[in-house]
Amino acid sequence: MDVEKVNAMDFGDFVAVFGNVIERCPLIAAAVWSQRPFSDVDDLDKRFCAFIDALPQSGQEGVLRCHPDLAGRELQQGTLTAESQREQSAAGLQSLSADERRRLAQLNAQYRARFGFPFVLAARLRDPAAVASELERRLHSPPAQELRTALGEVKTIGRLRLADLLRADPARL
Ligand SMILES: NC(=O)N[C@H]1NC(=O)NC1=O
Repeated sequence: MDVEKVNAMDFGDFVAVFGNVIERCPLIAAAVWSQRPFSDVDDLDKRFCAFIDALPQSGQEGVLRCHPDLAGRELQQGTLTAESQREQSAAGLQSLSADERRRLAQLNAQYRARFGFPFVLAARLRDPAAVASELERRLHSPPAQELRTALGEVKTIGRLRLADLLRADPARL
């Protein structure tokens, strides 16, 4: 899909295609549509990021809370969004041993208790060992720094999803 086609989309089509660039936050795509035309994919990506950056902290935490746990109940039950399912599978989170799953569930719960939102990481760039070690490392971050790190991961997930939709090379965005 090229950017001319994106710029020609009506509101409904745009939100149907880009509504899950930010996990379970179609409102962000709805707001980004108003800013068309976009010069290229990079421009489109920047609009999603700018919207997140402009939110008050409660909104940014809300965006994080829209993310399912990594290797959580929704993965077990097959109720993830298609994008999240692909990303968690690519990270090998579907084939964890019972022990590994328990360990991640424990760490996820500790993280949520400390920060008030779920641990978010661009899973498809990692393997299960890296997910667990990042979780352990970030559990000790100061809250303000952790909020920034987590939002950075949301943006990375979004950039990769946009690249999928537009078949662009994410490294060049
Ligand atoms: N919790 C969390 O990071 N979830 C996200 N990560 C990812 O790559 N896809 C998701 O849904």
